[in-house]
Amino acid sequence: MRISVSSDMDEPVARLLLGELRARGHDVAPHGALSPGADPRWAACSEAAAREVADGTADQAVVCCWTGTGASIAANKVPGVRAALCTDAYTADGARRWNDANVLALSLRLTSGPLLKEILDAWFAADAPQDAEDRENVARVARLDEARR
Ligand SMILES: O=C(CO)[C@H](O)[C@H](O)COP(=O)(O)O
Repeated sequence: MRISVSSDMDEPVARLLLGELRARGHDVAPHGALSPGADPRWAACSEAAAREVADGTADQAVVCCWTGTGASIAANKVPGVRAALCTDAYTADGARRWNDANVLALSLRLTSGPLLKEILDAWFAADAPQDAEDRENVARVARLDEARR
């Protein structure tokens, strides 16, 4: 899978994220503080990663900032993006299974190395929504995007 990754800070957990994704066989495109010369501001680098998902350049993205909040807000402003701020594996599983999230937002402050691996395990193991009600909710969110375009 091609995965865009952004972070506004060059923190050890962001580097660990790049390595984890590559070790899992993903093609990783770094943005922000993880890419020399790129704009490291959270609003800018989260948008850049999210736009790659929206335009199909990337399958998914992982966006990071200190709290994860700004990164998730910026990513969610890009039509077609469903970003979920996940601080644990259960939330990551639900974000994929129920919300069809296509962008994972992480807090650099809260996410330890072991927790990062748990979150990624859950994120990649879960299927997109199978249940009709979940699909209808996701379709309804897509209609919100259409209304904003
Ligand atoms: O968590 C964040 C945004 O939600 C940022 O990482 C935090 O605000 C720090 O940014 P800066 O170094 O530009 O002050």
